[in-house]
Amino acid sequence: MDSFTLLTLGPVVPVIVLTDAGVAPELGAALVAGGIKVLEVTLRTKAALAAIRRLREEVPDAIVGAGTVRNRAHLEAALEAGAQFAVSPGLTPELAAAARGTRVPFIPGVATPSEAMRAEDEGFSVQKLFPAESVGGIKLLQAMASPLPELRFCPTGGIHAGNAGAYLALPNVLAVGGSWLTPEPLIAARDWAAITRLAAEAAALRRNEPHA
Ligand SMILES: O=C(O)C(=O)C[C@H](O)[C@H](O)COP(=O)(O)O
Repeated sequence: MDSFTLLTLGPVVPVIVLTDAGVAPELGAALVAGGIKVLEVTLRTKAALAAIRRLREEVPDAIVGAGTVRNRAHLEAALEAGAQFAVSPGLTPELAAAARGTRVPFIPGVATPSEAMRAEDEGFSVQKLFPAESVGGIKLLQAMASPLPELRFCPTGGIHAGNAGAYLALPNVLAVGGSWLTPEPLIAARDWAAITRLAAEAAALRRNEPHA
């Protein structure tokens, strides 16, 4: 699968922060039950790699990736844990080289036209706009569409149920990412029904076709 196909399975990619890998299977199952199956587990916590492993083993309908991949070692550890895709908040030459050597989709983060052009030069035309709301959000994506027509984006950072639909209506947006489907208080309370409801609302959002 390539990054384009992966993101068209969205339309929302939950950014999941877990401190306890033990809840990963139930959390993943709750998201999948709501219709959200492309799941990004950030490598920001010690539990992240174990969470990726548990999701791969116990939630077969999910497509599980690693977020916050900042260097070659992160990427290798994520793949070793079974990650099926990787996302980064940015891009370095080292990370680009490492990602090109793997068979899983890799989505680099960009925040400006120059970064987007550099990432495209490195071979990545599907990119994460991060942090989307802070760097210009919808207006930036609209402004980049004409000069950078071949690029497609997964905006992340500051996106929520209230603005996700407006992002998804943009022709150069394939999916959006965000943490709003998996709030820490709901995970702590193990309120899987509430997370399934948030996922179902997100899954009901539709992208503006076509994107090709
Ligand atoms: O961890 C990463 O790789 C990141 O790039 C950061 C996340 O994408 C954002 O923290 C999600 O943003 P919010 O939805 O505003 O919480």
